[in-house]
Amino acid sequence: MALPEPTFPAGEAGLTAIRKNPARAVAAFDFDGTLAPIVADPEQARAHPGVVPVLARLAPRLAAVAVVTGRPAATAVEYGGFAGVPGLEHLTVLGQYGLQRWDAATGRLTTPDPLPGIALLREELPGLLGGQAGVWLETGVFVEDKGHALAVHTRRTADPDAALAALDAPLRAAAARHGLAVEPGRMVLELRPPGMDKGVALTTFLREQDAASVLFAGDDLGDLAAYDAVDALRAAGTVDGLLVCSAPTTGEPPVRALADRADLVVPGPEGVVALLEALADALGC
Ligand SMILES: O=P(O)(O)OC[C@H]1O[C@H](O[C@H]2O[C@H](CO)[C@@H](O)[C@H](O)[C@H]2O)[C@H](O)[C@@H](O)[C@@H]1O
Repeated sequence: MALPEPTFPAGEAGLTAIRKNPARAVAAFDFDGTLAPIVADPEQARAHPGVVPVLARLAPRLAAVAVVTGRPAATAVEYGGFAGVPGLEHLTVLGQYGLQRWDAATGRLTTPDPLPGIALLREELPGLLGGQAGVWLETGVFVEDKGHALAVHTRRTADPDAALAALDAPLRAAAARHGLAVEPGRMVLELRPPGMDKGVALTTFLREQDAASVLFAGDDLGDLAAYDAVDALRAAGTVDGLLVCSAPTTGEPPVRALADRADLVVPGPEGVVALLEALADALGC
């Protein structure tokens, strides 16, 4: 595949900058829906088989490759198959929306202590979900305990959007009681620590790498903060950027707030891999 033309001039400038000076470019990716196909059970998600080979091709030519994810960093490393891969020595995973960090170079994971509000919510949640007409857990609502955050999934219910809408108010009230932020996503509402997001995480990482350009790819609402960060850096003239939207291939519509702003929209993780292969070809990797 040839490299596609970005929709917007800023994205064109971003792609040109990446191609001209890859040594100062960072490629950053969301995990679920972008590198890993969406599946019904979050524990079964795995990176698309083309991800590790193409990242290992690209990474040695770039300043850095980062995965910026809502997942715990260790989970993304495991499900991505990112550890011990030749070529991926400088991959960094910024997990839990940037609260955690794992560096392939050292294998070290840094993580803060979980907020006390998470432990309180953990105790309260079964009663709260059981209290919702007494049937939520039986209808397929699933709680993913991420240690620093609790995610309530509705993908496996008969009507995921209706289930999410019904749970919205009680979960937001619980988040407010425990000093937590609410992170909405694809058929999930996550309650997590406030004060960190993918935009802060990405901006900090780009500064650390002294990046002149960035490719950021995402698929969900949690990625909007990273889109905003890239837009702000482009507007300030400090970093050129290419925004990529990974559109669902599951039949659900793309997140419009991302797709409408993206310089490139590609079909799911398979499309992300094809784009990266085209970029690797163009860079002669
Ligand atoms: O920032 P991300 O890497 O995209 O993580 C965001 C959330 O993704 C996961 O949920 C999503 O993927 C699941 C597996 O494909 C899917 O079943 C679910 O409907 C999606 O919302 C993950 O389970 C969450 O912990 C992440 O916060």
